[in-house]
Amino acid sequence: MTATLPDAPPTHPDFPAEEQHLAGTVAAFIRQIETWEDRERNVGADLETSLTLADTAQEHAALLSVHVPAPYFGSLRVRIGGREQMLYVGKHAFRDLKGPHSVVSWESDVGSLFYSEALSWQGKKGLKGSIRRRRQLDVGGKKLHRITDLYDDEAGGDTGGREQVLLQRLSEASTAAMRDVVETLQPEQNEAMRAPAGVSTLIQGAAGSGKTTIGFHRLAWLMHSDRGEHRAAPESTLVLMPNRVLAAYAARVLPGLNLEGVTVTTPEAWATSFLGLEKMEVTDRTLHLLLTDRDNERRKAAWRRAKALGDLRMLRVVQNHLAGRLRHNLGTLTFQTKIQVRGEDRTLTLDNPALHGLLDDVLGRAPLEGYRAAFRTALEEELLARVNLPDPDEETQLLRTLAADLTRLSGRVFAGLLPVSEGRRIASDEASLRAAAEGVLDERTVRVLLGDPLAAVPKPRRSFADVTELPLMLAVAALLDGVGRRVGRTLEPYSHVVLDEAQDYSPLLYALLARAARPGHLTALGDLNQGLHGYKGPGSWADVQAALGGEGRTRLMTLGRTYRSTRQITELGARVAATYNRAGQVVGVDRDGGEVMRLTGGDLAALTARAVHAMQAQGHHNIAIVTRRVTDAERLVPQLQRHDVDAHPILNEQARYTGGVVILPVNLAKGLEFDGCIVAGADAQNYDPGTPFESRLLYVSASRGLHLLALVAQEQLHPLLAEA
Ligand SMILES: Nc1ncnc2c1ncn2[C@@H]1O[C@H](COP(=O)(O)OP(=O)(O)OP(=O)(O)O)[C@@H](O)[C@H]1O
Repeated sequence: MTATLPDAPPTHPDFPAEEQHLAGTVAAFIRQIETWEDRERNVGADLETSLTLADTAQEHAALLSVHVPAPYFGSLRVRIGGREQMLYVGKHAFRDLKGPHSVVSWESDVGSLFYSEALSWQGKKGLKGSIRRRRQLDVGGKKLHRITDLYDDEAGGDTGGREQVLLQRLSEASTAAMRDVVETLQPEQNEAMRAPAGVSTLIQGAAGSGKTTIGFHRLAWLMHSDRGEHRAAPESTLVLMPNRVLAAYAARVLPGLNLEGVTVTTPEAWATSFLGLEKMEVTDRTLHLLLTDRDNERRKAAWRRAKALGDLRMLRVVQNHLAGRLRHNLGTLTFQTKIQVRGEDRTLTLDNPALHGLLDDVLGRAPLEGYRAAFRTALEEELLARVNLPDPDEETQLLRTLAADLTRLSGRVFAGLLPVSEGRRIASDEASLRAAAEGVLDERTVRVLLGDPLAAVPKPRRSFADVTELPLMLAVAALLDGVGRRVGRTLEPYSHVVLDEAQDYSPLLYALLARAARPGHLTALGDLNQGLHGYKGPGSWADVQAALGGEGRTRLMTLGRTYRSTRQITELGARVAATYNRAGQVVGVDRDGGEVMRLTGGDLAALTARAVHAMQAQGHHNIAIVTRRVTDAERLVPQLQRHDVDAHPILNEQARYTGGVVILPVNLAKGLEFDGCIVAGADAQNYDPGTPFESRLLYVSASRGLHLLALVAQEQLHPLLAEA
């Protein structure tokens, strides 16, 4: 069914009344802004207080003024405690002290009622409330454009209006930045976004189900004061996305959601920066092999080794390895020093068994602050206990006296342990690996780790770290000195961490990121079907749950609908995905669009250019040509120019997507979307039908278009893409 929109918007009987309410709200906003801006009123007891008051007022005024053109987008008629009330829902809360023009914010608990399908709720004071009507108000430029009732109990309940509004929004042209969807969040998305704060949440959803979008909205929701102790703050929040192109694209949604200050980066950039390895080149030699080598045995071996390196059990292996090194370093050392306590000379001694006892205790606890700090604390506590001073000041004084000796001891115990060298040693030195893997890894896994399937893949000339070894290096750093957000010289936990494309993070990395955030403050959004980087990802969500402390400490949710594409594109994508994922059900929003274009039998550049021109002729602006490899894209650029198409190449992570016609390889297209998408070289030569990994690539390529999809092949199309 194709939905039609109400044609003459002002025919709604409530239009005049709603127009009047809107005018009243705009006036109330402006009055409030003027009050805040009136410096005369912000007079404090002294100059400094006056200036602070004025600054705060200016800030409030600036925040509110952005919302004057559209103070709200929906309303609710509710009944609570025997009284009917109207609530207007907008992007910014506003309290009208003198009239009926208050606005509740979408992230508040009350705001949730607008999106959910629930018809009643329990109010804070224990009163039961019921929803009488939900209404979408299309407001822009201080004008009311359309009223759509979503639910109205006087008109028989659900009106189908929510779907109409959604379809209209989805049929709009794309932009070069991710959008906020605050006005049209769907019930299942609302539920996922508001999954209880303080419990790590995993959200599985097909391509286009709104995962990235929901991740950012969840952050905005977490910033609201209604979240209490679980409230997060933008500057202490981290969002990790798979590549820089996508990170830059998505980061543009931040201002609209009041999330300026949030760090959006890639896991590699974050890890290297945390480890102080910014100057190192980061490679993904496994991906290089998977994308370029045609030997399936070698591909399998590389895949297995990468997977083993990211296995959760590697955390234990790193623990064992460090324990061995630290115990070895401590060896036969003892601690002895002479001090004066109240004028009396004393000798303080910690013999070797005592030192080993303290170290073993620390190693057994794997404390979040790291072995080094915990060992130091343990030494200090032990020494203080032996001296037994009654006065805390004297204790502080004693510790000051002991500081240099303790630092020397700790320096010897922790000597030579660096994340890069130890991480590498575990991954490639047989004796070290075997010793640390004892009782943790089976022989087969040890052998997989000791293999070198990437021998033929070129290494960069300068120093480098591979994405598959970074989690190990991070594990060494985290266990030795903790992991988190650097604030000056200390580490603090992130108030929340969001992982997009969560299928691409190894269980080991999950375990480390969980240590970097407040307990339960991790949201991961992903699609196991799009696992292009499955070699470094989890085998299943259960693996992730295990890394995050078990099923009871995580919540797994599923988004069942996809929103991005037309029915024609979604159906084709589902056909490709069904070949490697029989269980996955994708339900697309039933939005009708143009037929999928199939262009074959001719020069690839000529056919691709024809597709571009056809899409442009239909009024589309943002068009992507997706190729299988970087080299394919490079080759096509000049050839397309001969056919009057100037495609902007995105060939590496440094490039930015700014709209228009672009050409890019599939691995960089992931997560991006375009009005029209052209899969150039959509054939069995490029996407080997016998390899599930290749089908995943094909799925990603074919699921990037919002409105139009073209499949182009010099000869025959891939068997999965042929006309049904
Ligand atoms: N409730 C909604 N209202 C309007 N548009 C929506 C809604 N939910 C999602 N969309 C749109 O659907 C598209 C897909 O969203 P998004 O990119 O967040 O999906 P995704 O699940 O992360 O996709 P992928 O797995 O391909 O990265 C975007 O254009 C987004 O704006």
